[in-house]
Amino acid sequence: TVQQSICGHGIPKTPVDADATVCIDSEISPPSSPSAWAPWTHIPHCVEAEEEPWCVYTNAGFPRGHGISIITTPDQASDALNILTHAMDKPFFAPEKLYSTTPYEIREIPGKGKGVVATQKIEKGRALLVDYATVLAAAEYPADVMHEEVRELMDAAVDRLGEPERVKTLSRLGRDSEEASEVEDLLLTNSFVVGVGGKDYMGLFADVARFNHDCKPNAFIHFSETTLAMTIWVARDIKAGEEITISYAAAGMVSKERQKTLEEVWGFKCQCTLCSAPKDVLEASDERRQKIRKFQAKVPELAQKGEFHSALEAAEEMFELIETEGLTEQMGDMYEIPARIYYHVGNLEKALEYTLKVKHEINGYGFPGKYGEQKLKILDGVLKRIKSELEKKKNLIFKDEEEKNKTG
Ligand SMILES: C[S@@+](CC[C@H](N)C(=O)[O-])C[C@H]1O[C@@H](n2cnc3c(N)ncnc32)[C@H](O)[C@@H]1O
Repeated sequence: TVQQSICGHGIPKTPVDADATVCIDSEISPPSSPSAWAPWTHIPHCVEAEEEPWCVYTNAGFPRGHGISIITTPDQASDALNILTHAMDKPFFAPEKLYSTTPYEIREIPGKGKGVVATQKIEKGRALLVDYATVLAAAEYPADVMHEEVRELMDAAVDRLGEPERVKTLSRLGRDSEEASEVEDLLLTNSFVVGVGGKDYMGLFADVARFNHDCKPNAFIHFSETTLAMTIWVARDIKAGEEITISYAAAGMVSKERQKTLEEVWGFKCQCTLCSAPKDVLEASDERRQKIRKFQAKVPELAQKGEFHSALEAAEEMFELIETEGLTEQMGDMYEIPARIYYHVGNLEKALEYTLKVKHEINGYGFPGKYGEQKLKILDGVLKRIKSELEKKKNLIFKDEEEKNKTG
């Protein structure tokens, strides 16, 4: 076990070697005292900033020899360190629903570079892959850290990995070299924003990075802060030969917003089926997504005003639209509101149906993490209560009918 304390430029102190860490200036830890560095395998490479330095922390071997580098401040590194230590205790978590052999391959996709294509029928609800972060770079860096210094850290972050080629062979948009270095271009082309310890990071997941974007994707990503892993889940059945896609943009955006995000943040013009569809198809989809957005605000508003029946009508209509747009799996968190209202108005059957959907949504991710586990416990309590109330209700109805039969 590694203590959480940090010294010097973020080198963790360990119980074995508590004082021997601050001033070691060799690039790589001497094999005789690896515990002094654990879990980092290299001395953190830092640039000075006004408040605190900005460093790259690397474990070249975790997991499965790939390596992970984190670019952040020593304070933030200590949060990441906790998570990493925890993740290293459980070196590979595989959700039960994970395919044991890869059911897809990487192929050239016209207009999109490489992409991922199913080699067999893939079922909805299964997990396709679990991919640990390879590089995590804090999204905001201090104002006095120069752009060139950030590039220097990014280069070190990739070079120090156990398998730097895994990253270096990923696609690049080829931004002007004056504006972005090769590694920066790689990170910008392939990273997703993820939250770790309340901060936003650009996360590079080398296997996930091969999946192209689609505005109506057939799979979706879920990042776990407890394992630093990204899982790809299957949102609907996929046929052999079909491309497997995820969404890079938030669910529910209309076409113009999606295209703007994809061009400005990701730097490409979307060529997905929906974006290339005839105008009327795109307009109909936009109209549905606009309505979904309105309902997302309206349902809780109506519930707050005590207009429960209107709130439920709106919620049912919203879920129908979500289903038509193929966004059900991405918007599962919306089930909680109708679950609560149905319970409140005494419709226990519907309350049970929606509470089970909330549970399925959390459980679906296979490994819910600390908050997910707490939430699951609470949900199990709620489900027990609803089921026992339903039982009582059924018994009452049964007794009522018996009475009626007797008197009749
Ligand atoms: C994370 S990578 C995806 C894999 C990449 N196609 C490859 O060859 O490795 C993101 C890049 O893929 C391309 N891409 C992804 N989705 C696309 C789409 N819907 N339309 C056009 N290009 C897309 C863009 O060039 C984008 O910068």
